[in-house]
Parts: sequence; structure tokens; C-alpha cells
Amino acid sequence: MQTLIKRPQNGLHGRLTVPGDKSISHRGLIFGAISTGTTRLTNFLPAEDCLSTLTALQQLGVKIDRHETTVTVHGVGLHGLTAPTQPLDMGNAGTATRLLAGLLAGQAFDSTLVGDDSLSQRPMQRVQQPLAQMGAKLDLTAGHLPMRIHGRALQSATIKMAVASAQVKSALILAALQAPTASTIIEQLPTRDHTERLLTAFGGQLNTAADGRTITVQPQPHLTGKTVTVPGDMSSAAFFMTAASIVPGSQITLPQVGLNPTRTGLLQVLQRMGGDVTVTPQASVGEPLGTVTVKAATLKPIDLGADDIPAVIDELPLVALLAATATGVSHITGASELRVKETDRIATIVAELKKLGVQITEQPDGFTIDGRPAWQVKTATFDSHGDHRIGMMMAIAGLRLTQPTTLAHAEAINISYPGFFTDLQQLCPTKEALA
Ligand SMILES: O=C(O)C1=C[C@@H](OP(=O)(O)O)[C@@H](O)[C@H](O)C1
Ligand SMILES: C=C(OP(=O)(O)O)C(=O)O
Repeated sequence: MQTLIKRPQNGLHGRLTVPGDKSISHRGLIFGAISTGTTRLTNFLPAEDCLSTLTALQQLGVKIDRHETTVTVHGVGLHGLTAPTQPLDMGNAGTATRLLAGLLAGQAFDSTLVGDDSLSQRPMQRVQQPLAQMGAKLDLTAGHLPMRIHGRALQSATIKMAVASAQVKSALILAALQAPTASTIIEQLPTRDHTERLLTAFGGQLNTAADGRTITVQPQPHLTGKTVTVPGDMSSAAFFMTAASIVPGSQITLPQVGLNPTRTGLLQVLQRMGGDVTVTPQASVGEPLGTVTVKAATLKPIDLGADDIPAVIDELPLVALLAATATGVSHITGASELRVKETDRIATIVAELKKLGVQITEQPDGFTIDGRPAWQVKTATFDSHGDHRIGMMMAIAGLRLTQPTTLAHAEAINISYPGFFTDLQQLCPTKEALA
């Protein structure tokens, strides 16, 4: 699928409620499934990744009904899942794969996880090895999917994580729930804590030490179904925050965006770059929520290092685009995790931004960008490379160009944001953004 993108002459304007958070939608389904009673998810994200989790849980014997963005999960309890009759297809979803690996490792049956070509190239030892410390047995195919999970009784453990990854942490928490006594998980750096918040909300017990990265999980909780309102996805809002910052004349308002501090790295990046961003928190239960207003601004370059990365991990393609418009040199380091996402995002960011004439240099763990307000565009035909975030980032880049641009493999965007182009169009009042 190819999509044509044109510059909105007067910038982006208006108010847009972005869809529900992907990370919380995955987890809401999983916690609903392992609770007893009914869980109702509102503002659920009906994107391909979350639907992979929904279908997998149905194959594990959980009754789930969905009407657009409202989902009802009829929980079966921590020990009530049943053996699937065929391999579970996780599609493109890394989060679903890692989290379900941790859950299924402690079940009384075997299961197999498979995925698409991209997911089948992503590293799975990162869950296999720490889960083995709890006695789990996961057989990989040369370090990748297909993954055969030999469900068995797990032991508790104290585990020092080797990568800063919320997916690995969450897999370990889900496994630790099934051990006989408490387990401790020590993160390298604090990462998104949606699993911890939802586990507590469903009635489980866990303690995070003052360092923010030592988590003690109490086992065998009795989890009870509940209603969860999924906040707007900061990682989706980030595309429009970036667009409004770099397209002259813009001013947009995004209400009900999730403001969990482990996810708001892009807000800080924009503020440090001189962006015009206002955040108004609103009353909420569970996850913090608020309204973000962004106006176009002249940006300064920025340096980000390893400690900054987890809170902005999925927004780094957008950081690259922002830096490309800022006069001066930006350095992004400590971001080698980008190499093992849906694509090698360091390579795909560099390849796509070079088409715009951006002076970007690939580094082993990031990139250096010598930004300019105006680019010497070489070609206006971009490619998502099958990666939703690269596709959306280049669609936003196209809004800044005077010539129309096309985006190849735009269908990849359905992985996390099926309504992306409709929502973008809503913020372009003169309706010329898309054709
Ligand atoms: O836990 C999650 O929901 C996610 C964690 C991040 O991955 P890692 O934890 O592997 O960095 C992020 O990139 C992904 O989009 C969603
Ligand atoms: C990396 C991502 O997702 P996942 O790891 O779940 O595939 C993402 O959404 O950018």
C-alpha cells in the first residue's frame, strides 16, 4: 500500500483524542484472563498487535468479547488456562510474545509461539535465560521463534536483568506469580511500569524499592476482574506532538494522553529542545492522564545517553526527525536496543532520513545528526520497511516538505495505529494533508 502525503499550508490545528495505549491494552487482556470474574477494558486499542494477544488468549481457553474499543474478558484465574490446540501466532508483537512466554512457562501444559518474519528475527534468549533461573524450559529456534514452552512448576529466584526491557521484566513478573515464594527482579534501568501498576490494581502484591528498579513479587495472588480505562497512547500522541512542533503555524491539543513518567521522555526531549509544550494533568484512577498542547517552535539540538533511553525508546525515530530540523549537532547514544525492534531502527532511521538530505551518521548504539531547518531533499518516496513507527515518522517528515511525498508499505502502520491517517487528516483543517 502506498499513501500520498502533502504539506498542510497553515500547519496542524485542532483537538484530537488519540487511541488507547498499546502496552496497557496487551496487559489489560492478560490480567483480565488470569483473574477471576469479569474484566471490562474501555478505550482498548484494536490494533493488529493487541488483537494478536486477544486471539492467543482465546486459544488458551479465555472467553473474550470485543465491540470496537470495549472488551469484556471472562477471567479463568492464574491456573485456569487450557492447552492450545495449535501454535499461537503472535504476528508482529514483541510485547505479546515476551509477556506470554513468562505466563505460559509456569502453566501445566506445553505451548508454541510463532510470529511473522520480523518477529521471527527478534531475540528471545532475553526471556529464555532469566526464566531458566526460575526453572522454566523454553526451546528456541537458533535464539528466535518458533518457541516451544514446556510448561512446568517454577521456582522463585532473584534475577538481575541483562537488558533494560519492560517486556523482559513483565515476563519475569508473570512467571514469578506462579512460583511458591516471593521473587526479586533487579532492572538495569527503570522501564515502563504498567505491569506493576495493573498487577496491583487487580489485587496482586509487589513492592518496588526506592531505587525504582528492584521489584519483589508476591506469588500466587488471587486476582479479581475489574474495569480498566486505557489512557491515550503517549507513543501515538508523540507523532502529532512532533508534527505540530516542526510544521510552521501549528497548534494542537491532545486530551487524555497517558502521562506515566516512565513513558514521557519525548515531552522532556521537546522541552529541552525549546519546544512549545504545555501539559495539564487531569484527575485519573491508576495511570496518570492529562492534556498536551503543542505549538510550532524553533528547536535546538539535544544529546541523549543510555539513562534517557527507556522513557523514549519507541519515540527515538521522532527524536531523530526533531533533531534533523534543529540547527546544530545532536548525539543519541546508548540506544542499541533500537537494533532489535520491528526493524533495525538505527539503520532504517538513517536510510529514510538520508532521503531528505539530512546529515545523519549511524553509530553502533545510536546516531549523530547535523540538523538544518531546510533539507536538500533527494527523493520524496519513503518506505516504512514494514515497521509501523518508521512509517508514521516518515509520514510526519513529509508534512514539512513542499512537494507531495509517497509512503510505501504504509499498511505496517496498522500494527499500532490503524486510524493514523484519518486522525492526521483531522488535524489538517484544509484537508490537503492526504490524497
Ligand atoms: O513492555 C512494553 O509494552 C513495551 C516495551 C518496550 O520494549 P522493550 O521492553 O523490549 O524495550 C517497547 O519498545 C515496546 O513497544 C512496548
Ligand atoms: C517495539 C515495539 O513493539 P513490540 O516490541 O511489542 O513489537 C513498538 O511498538 O515500537
